[in-house]
Amino acid sequence: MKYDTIRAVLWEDEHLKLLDQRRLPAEETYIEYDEPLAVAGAIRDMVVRGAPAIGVTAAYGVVLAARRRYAAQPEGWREAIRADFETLAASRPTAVNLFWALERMGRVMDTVSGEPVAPLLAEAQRIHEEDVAANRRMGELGAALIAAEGRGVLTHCNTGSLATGGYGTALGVIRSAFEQQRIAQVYADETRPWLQGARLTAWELVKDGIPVTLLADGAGAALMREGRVSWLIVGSDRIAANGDVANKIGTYHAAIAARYHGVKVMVVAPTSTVDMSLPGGDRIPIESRSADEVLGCGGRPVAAPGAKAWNPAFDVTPAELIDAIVTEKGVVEQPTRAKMADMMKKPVL
Ligand SMILES: CSC[C@@H](O)[C@@H](O)C(=O)COP(=O)(O)O
Repeated sequence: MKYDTIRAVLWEDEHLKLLDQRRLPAEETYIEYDEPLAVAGAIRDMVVRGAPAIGVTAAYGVVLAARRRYAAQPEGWREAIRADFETLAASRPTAVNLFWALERMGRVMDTVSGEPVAPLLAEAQRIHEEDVAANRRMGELGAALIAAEGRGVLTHCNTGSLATGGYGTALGVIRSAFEQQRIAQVYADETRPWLQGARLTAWELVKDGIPVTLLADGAGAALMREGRVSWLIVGSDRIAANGDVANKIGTYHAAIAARYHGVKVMVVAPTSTVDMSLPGGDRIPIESRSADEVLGCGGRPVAAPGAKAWNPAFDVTPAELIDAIVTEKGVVEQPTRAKMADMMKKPVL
């Protein structure tokens, strides 16, 4: 299918395979996993990253856990597997898709009697397929919001096939809108410190033949001032009940610049990213990562020895700065608590 050639997470030959995103774009290497501790390590160390991809990976991690635990203890596997759920849940704190996927797998586990691997694998594959379908739907809904004037859009981090089951959230909208000739040019923030934009988004777009121009994260406001972009389009790791959005560090900063310059802000995320249990964004746990990521670049130290660094991986953009949240259930314009609750009650379109 057009623009859908990359798969970061694969279940093949009874194994989980993850495309090692730390090595892209220089190397395309898949690592094979057969036990949950290593899967949790892969999420923590960002072999795989991006909220929906983390959820899909954790679901396959549960399949691997069940296979090992059931083979070792056909009677006591349910007790034993709890430790694996805890290890997977402790891998990264912000993307709620991880906890959502573990809960879904837990519900299937509660209903199985006998051999658990087949039903758990079926559920993990459903989670994976549903994510791709949600992305396709969001692609259509989000693209329809973009006027057919062929201007540029700005995106932050990587929200494409690499960050999801396939196709992408914000990058899915960009793919669909490009196909409909609504977008002529994609500007991508390089996304320090991990360079998801420079390494991953640019790699995906170049592969698809979609024109991409990288900019330093601090250049976004100047780009907007020149009138080069009509929308800032981003994904999310967790959306609170009032529409506040946690996403890659730098999103908040870009959204403030967008409001000042009359550039609209679109957040694209499946409902598996919405956490209705949190009233507002101030309750979203924000992952703090190693100072070394900021003190260096590409694994090489660059900062003055002795300097410290602050490295929150995500920030929260308040709902009032967001023009539209696009999910597979529909579009919420100028999000409020009531509009979010209504959208969540809808069936998938
Ligand atoms: C579809 S991806 C949405 C978000 O997960 C993405 O924008 C992001 O912030 C990813 O952060 P990462 O630290 O690379 O996992």
